[in-house]
Amino acid sequence: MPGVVATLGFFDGVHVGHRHLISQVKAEAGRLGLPSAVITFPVHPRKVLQADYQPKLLCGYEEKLEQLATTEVDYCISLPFTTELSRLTAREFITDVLTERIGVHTFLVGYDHRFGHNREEGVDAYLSYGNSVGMNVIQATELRVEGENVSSSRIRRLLMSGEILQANRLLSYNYTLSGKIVEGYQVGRTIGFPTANVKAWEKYKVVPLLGVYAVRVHFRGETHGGMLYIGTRPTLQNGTEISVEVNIFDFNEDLYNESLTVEFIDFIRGDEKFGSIRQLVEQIHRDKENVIERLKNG
Ligand SMILES: Cc1cc2nc3c(=O)[nH]c(=O)nc-3n(C[C@H](O)[C@H](O)[C@H](O)COP(=O)(O)O)c2cc1C
Ligand SMILES: Nc1ncnc2c1ncn2[C@@H]1O[C@H](COP(=O)(O)OP(=O)(O)O)[C@@H](O)[C@H]1O
Repeated sequence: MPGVVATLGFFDGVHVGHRHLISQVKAEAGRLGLPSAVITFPVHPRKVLQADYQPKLLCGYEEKLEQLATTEVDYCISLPFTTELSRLTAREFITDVLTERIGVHTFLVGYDHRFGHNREEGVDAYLSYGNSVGMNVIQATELRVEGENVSSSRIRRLLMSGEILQANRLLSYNYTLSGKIVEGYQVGRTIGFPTANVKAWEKYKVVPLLGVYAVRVHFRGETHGGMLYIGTRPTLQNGTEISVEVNIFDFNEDLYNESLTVEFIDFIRGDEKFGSIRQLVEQIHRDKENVIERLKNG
């Protein structure tokens, strides 16, 4: 049986570490003249085992598939994680799922990846189980960036502390939030900065640190520069929920109910409470200058 060269994982964010692993899958597939594949789970495995567990994520499933497509891996195989699957030992997973169900010829294991019931065993066991059914198992190498390891949780922390440049670098693309434009408090237009309030489609995506960001805004097939505010509007004191709102440059039309994507370019400043609306507006003018300057430099 010819089969595929594959790897397995949740791949949240499809960051440079994931891409390094997938490039090893593709290289091995090229050497063997076989197709390459990524096997991934549509829902986080821990969520399946523990219904109330919902981690903040770097991407939803659709976006993950789009990012995986950019790696040019030949196939993306969706493997629903179930309680039955969670009970399989590593040996059963290798023989029943990888070999028989999916037809894996060569399997690359991420440098620290563990699977099988309670993740009890390690790569030596996988090698020997693979061997017994004629499946090659290769341990992939780790990618370190400036001496540090790359992980989805590290990128989540970077976003939550406003370190956008660093997060984008480890993702290999600019972090985004997408959603539908909903009505806000109708205050924006009265201060000269209307803002489109974004209700995220993917409610589990990480929302970066509260504050102001330089962004590119994508909607109606167009791209505009813009400044994004994430915060509780402490100056206006009109509620405590967090709004995600963007003032789009060179634009003046109704956007309600349309969808939009903001691409984070850089962090400008934190959320602040100003003594008056006049001071807030003065600051937003300065923010605009800073954002325009920032967007000029790429
Ligand atoms: C670039 C930008 C920065 C902002 N910074 C702050 C801020 O630091 N503190 C604050 O209370 N409100 C800030 N605002 C939010 C305004 O209060 C906001 O535009 C207002 O809530 C209008 O909301 P609306 O769209 O719901 O009418 C900022 C808005 C923009 C566009
Ligand atoms: N340059 C712009 N940036 C963002 N939204 C704009 C812009 N021009 C017009 N709009 C429209 O105005 C609305 C925002 O006005 P605003 O007074 O802030 O109301 P709301 O509180 O409902 O967000 C947006 O949802 C959009 O439909």
